[in-house]
Parts: sequence; structure tokens; C-alpha cells
Amino acid sequence: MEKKLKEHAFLILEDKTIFKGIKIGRKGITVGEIVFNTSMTGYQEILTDPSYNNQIITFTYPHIGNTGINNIDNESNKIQVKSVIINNLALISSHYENNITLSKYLKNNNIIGIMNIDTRKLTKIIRNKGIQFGCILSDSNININTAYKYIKKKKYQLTENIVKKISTQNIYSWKSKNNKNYIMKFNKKKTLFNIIVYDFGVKKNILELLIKYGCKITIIPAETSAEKVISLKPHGIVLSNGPGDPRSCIKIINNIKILLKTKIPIFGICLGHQLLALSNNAKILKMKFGHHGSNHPVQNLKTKKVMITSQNHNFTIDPINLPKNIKVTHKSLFDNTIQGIKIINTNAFGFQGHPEANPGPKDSEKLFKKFIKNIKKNQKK
Ligand SMILES: NC(=O)CC[C@H](N)C(=O)O
Repeated sequence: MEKKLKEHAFLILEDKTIFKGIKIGRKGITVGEIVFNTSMTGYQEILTDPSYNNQIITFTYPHIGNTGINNIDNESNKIQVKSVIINNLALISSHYENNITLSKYLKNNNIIGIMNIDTRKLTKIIRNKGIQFGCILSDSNININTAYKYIKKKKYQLTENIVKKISTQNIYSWKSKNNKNYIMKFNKKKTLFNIIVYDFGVKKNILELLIKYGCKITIIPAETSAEKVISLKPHGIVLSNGPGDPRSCIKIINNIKILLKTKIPIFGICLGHQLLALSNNAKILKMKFGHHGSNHPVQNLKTKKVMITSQNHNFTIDPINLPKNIKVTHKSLFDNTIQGIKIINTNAFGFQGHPEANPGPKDSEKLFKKFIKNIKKNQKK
């Protein structure tokens, strides 16, 4: 059990709503875009998902921290969210893999957080008014007017390209800790495909699933040139998930345009899917409050089958005046937004949700099989 959890903190929204709560993590002030996640499990994976880099996360599920933090489930090597808003922080962590309490984990990683917030009320505000920029203030030496000034000052930074900052700076091979146990389940011929993964903020489970389906992985910096990628002679290319506004990734979009001409199979996931669309001259829109949860129904328009998927995005492909070479393959049954695309006359497809889940259901894992099938087909030609 943890004691001393009683210092006050404030959550201040750009619409001037003020919530009073209790400080968790480090003392200080922080601002960012607040996004809500509706998943009932998986707070550790969410906190470490690089797609949330620079954002403040709030959980609609009221009880967070009850299984602690373990050494296995991180989706990257650090906490990626800027700050955390929780309703009820569990004071006891109980799980056989538990290593450290959530509260200690936040403190050790210098994260500013707030608890005892009615996160469902906060989520309703975001749903009604749209994504809110907000500030967590847990330092009694800073007053609320400073917080408002901070919100105004920092908001402009939303359009900057953060992908380049968080991507790997060097090319490296991914070695799975688990690979012996699950490589080759799908790929019976035991061929290892060489896959290049563009790291826009890649989640670990994307890499683990590629390993599972028989791939050898080389991870490359976000702005690696198309020429360099072609010289590495990959069997397939993955455009990973990642944070921020895809429209800021100009260099990456230009590289994808060149790669599309090569016919190397390409699989775009979330940000990667949006970048695939942009490199084919589609428009991207910012959604009112995005999709962030693990129960989103997505329909395959050809088979009519529905998958329950994990989602985490604020941007979406504009369905109006979609270029003719982009075929929509999947749609959200929540709001009809585009969830899957195929680029005609190429070997490229994209998926808006998170087929690697973590947290979330495994229904859309089959998209990895589809990618491998595309690679095999391409080899036969
Ligand atoms: N998970 C992701 O890759 C997110 C993509 C993009 N940053 C968005 O918010 O829409």
C-alpha cells in the first residue's frame, strides 16, 4: 500500500473547465492534447504506445493500476504519454507478473499525473466540444492564470513533425525475446522474409507478430530514403503507427511515393495507413475526438465480416473526392469512417486500426497473414 497520496492538483481545460484532483507522479505543470481511451484493460501498453507521444491520456475505465506494471507488456522502451488522468488509482497492485505499482512507475519516469478526476465527465466534454487542449497543474507555486497562458502558448506546437524526433536514429535488426516459441506457426516452409519496418513510433507487438509470421526485421529511421530501402532488397515494407499529424510528414510521403512504384508489398498501419493515403493524394482530416479504444467494429466491405478492433487515432482519410486509385476495403461501423484501403495497381494496403492489438482483440491479426500472402505472391512473379 502506498501512503502520502494527498497533494492537490488541478486539471484545466482550454474551455476553462477546472477539475480538482490529487497529484500523482511528479509535481509540476504540463500541457497537451487530451485524448480518452475506453479500453477496460491494457493501461501499461497504452502508456508506452508511441502513437500517444506528447498527448495527455485519460481513461474512461475508472479503476486503473490494479495489476501494477510488469516487465513484459511495454510497447516501447519508455512511457510515451505526456501525462495521465485517472479516476480511481488502485492502491494495491495484484498480479503474478507485477513488478512496480503504477504510481511508482509514473514517479520514477517523471510523469505528471492527476487522479480522483471524474474521467467520464471529462470524456463527455471532449465528445461534445471536440479534443481539448489542457493543463495539469500540481505545483502550488504556479497559479491558474499561468496555466491558461501555458495552454495558449503550447497549442501551436500541435502541427510539428514529432515522428522524426521519436523514430530510431539508426538502422538495427529486431531480435525477439520470444521468437523460438512462435516463429513459423504460419509460414510452414520456414522461409524468412526480410522486412523493412519504417519506425514512425512502432509498437513492439507489430514486430513480434512479424516475427511470428516468419519475418526477419530491419528497423529504419522515419526519413530513410526510398533509394536506401530499395538497396536493402526487402521482401516487404511496413509503415508503422506513430504520433501526431500525418500531414506534417512531407519527406516520408515523398519516399512512399517512390516505393509504391517498385511493387514491393507494403503494409501501412494507422499512421502508416494515413501516410499511404497521403502519398496517393488523398486528404486527411482531424476527427472531432478520434477513436481510442479496443471494441471498435470494423467491416470488411467485400466479405461483410465484422472484426472487433483496437483503435487509436485522431486523424482519418477524407472520403470526399477520394483519388480513384484508392479502394476502400474496410469501414468503421461506429461512424462509417474509412478503416482500410488498397492502392490499385500496387502491392500496398493500409489499415487504420491496430491489427497488432495490445491492448485489444486479435480479430484483425489476420491482416499480417494477408501481408505475408502478398509477399509470397510477389516472389512467384
Ligand atoms: N496510432 C497511430 O498510428 C495514430 C496515427 C495518428 N497520429 C493519429 O492520431 O491519427
